Amino acid sequence: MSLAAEPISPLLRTASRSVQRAVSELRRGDLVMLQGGDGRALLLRAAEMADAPALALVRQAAAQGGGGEPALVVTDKRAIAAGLLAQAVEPAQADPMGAGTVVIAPAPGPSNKGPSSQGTSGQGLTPDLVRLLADPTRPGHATLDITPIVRPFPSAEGEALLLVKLARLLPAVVVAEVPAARAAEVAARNDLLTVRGADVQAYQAAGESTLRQVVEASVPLLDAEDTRLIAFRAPDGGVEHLAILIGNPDPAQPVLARLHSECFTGDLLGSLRCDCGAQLRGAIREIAAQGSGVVLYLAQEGRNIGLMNKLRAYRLQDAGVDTVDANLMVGFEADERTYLPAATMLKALGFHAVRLMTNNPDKLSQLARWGVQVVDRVPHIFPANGHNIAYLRTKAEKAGHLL
Ligand SMILES: Nc1nc2c(ncn2[C@@H]2O[C@H](COP(=O)(O)OP(=O)(O)OP(=O)(O)O)[C@@H](O)[C@H]2O)c(=O)[nH]1
Ligand SMILES: [Zn+2]
Repeated sequence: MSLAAEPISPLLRTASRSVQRAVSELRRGDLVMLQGGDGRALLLRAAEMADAPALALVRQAAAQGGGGEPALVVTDKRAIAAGLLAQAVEPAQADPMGAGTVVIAPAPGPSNKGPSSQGTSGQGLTPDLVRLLADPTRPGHATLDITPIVRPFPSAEGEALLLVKLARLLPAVVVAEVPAARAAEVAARNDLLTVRGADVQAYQAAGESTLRQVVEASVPLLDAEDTRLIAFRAPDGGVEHLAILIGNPDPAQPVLARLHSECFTGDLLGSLRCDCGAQLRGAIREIAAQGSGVVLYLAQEGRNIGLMNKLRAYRLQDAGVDTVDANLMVGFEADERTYLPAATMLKALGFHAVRLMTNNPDKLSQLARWGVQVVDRVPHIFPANGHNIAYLRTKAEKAGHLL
C-alpha cells in the first residue's frame, strides 16, 4: 500500500485557498466579492443569512461602487418549485452537476406592480421575499409579477451558486452587480474577500482528485475484528473520507467493495427513514464472512447536500413529497454525488478492479468513468421496515435502482 498521492498543482492550491476562504466567509454571513469568469463583478451574501441589516449592507456596498439593486440567484429546480419558471434549463446551459442558474430581480420602484400576499411589491428584494423564494420549508406563498432571467453557465451568478453549495447552505444567494472596474475599490473599502469565478470552476472540476492518506489504525469491529481504518484528507483542507479495510484483500484480484455515503441519521442513530444503517452493517458483515474487502465511508451526507439540507428535504417528505422531488424543491439535483473521491481512494489503496456491492447504477458507471474496473455487481438489498418503503420504491422507480 503506497502513501504516495498525486501532487496538488500550484494553480489548484491557490484556487482552493481562495474558494475555501470564500466558503467560510459565506457561512459566517459575510459579504464576498466575486470576480466572475464572465468578466462581471458581484457582491454575494448567502440567502440563508440575508436578514434586513444584511440586505442593507449589500445595498450600501453596491451603491458605493455605482452598482445595482440586489437580486436573488436560485437554481432552476428551486425556481420551478417556487412557481417562477416553467421548465428546467437545457443541459448545455447548466452547471457541471446539471443545475441551471436563475436570477430573480424584483424592481424597487412602482414598476413591480404584481400583487403579493407578503406585501413585497415595489420594495425590491426584502428579507421576507428572500426567505419565501429560497427556503421551501417556510410557510407562505409569493405571487410575483417577475420574469426570472436564466443565465447560461458559466456566469458569475452560476459561480456564486456553486460557492453556496460548497458551503452546504441553502442553494440560493443574494447578489448585487458592481461595475468590474470598481470591484477592487468596493472590496477594499468594505474589507471583503475577493474570489475569482475561474478558481471556483477549477476547484469544482479538480478538487476531489487529490486525496491523501493521513493515518491508518486498527479498529476491531463487532462484526469484523480484523479491520483497519485508513483516513484520507484533501490537501485543500476539505472534507475527510475513510476506508474501512477488512482482512487483507489481494490488490491483484478484484476486491469486494462497498461505497457508502455518510448518513448520520441512519448510520449512527438507526433511523428507519432509510436503509443506510442496515446497508452499512450488512456490508461489514458480508465482507467479513467472505474474508476480505473494503467499505469506503464517503463524507457525502444526504446524497451530498449536507445534513441541514437533508433535514429540510425530510420536512418536505413529511408533507407528501418523495425523496427525489424533495431534493429538487430545496434547489438541488436529485443526487449531487460524484464518486471521484471513491475512485481516488481505491486506486491509492492499490485496487483497480472491484466487485461492487450496490443497487445504484450510477455508482457502477461513475467508477468505470474514473478508471476503476467493475467486474461484478453484488446486489445489496435489505428488508424494508414500516417507514422506508416509499423511499425504497422511489429509488427504484425514479432513480433507476436495481431493487
Ligand atoms: N437528500 C436525501 N438524502 C438521503 C435521503 N435518505 C437517505 N439519504 C442519503 O442517501 C445516501 C445513501 O447512500 P447509499 O446507500 O450509499 O447509496 P444509494 O444511492 O442508496 O445506493 P446503494 O449503493 O444501492 O445503497 C446517504 O448519504 C443518505 O444520507 C433523503 O431522503 N434525502
Ligand atoms: Zn440514510
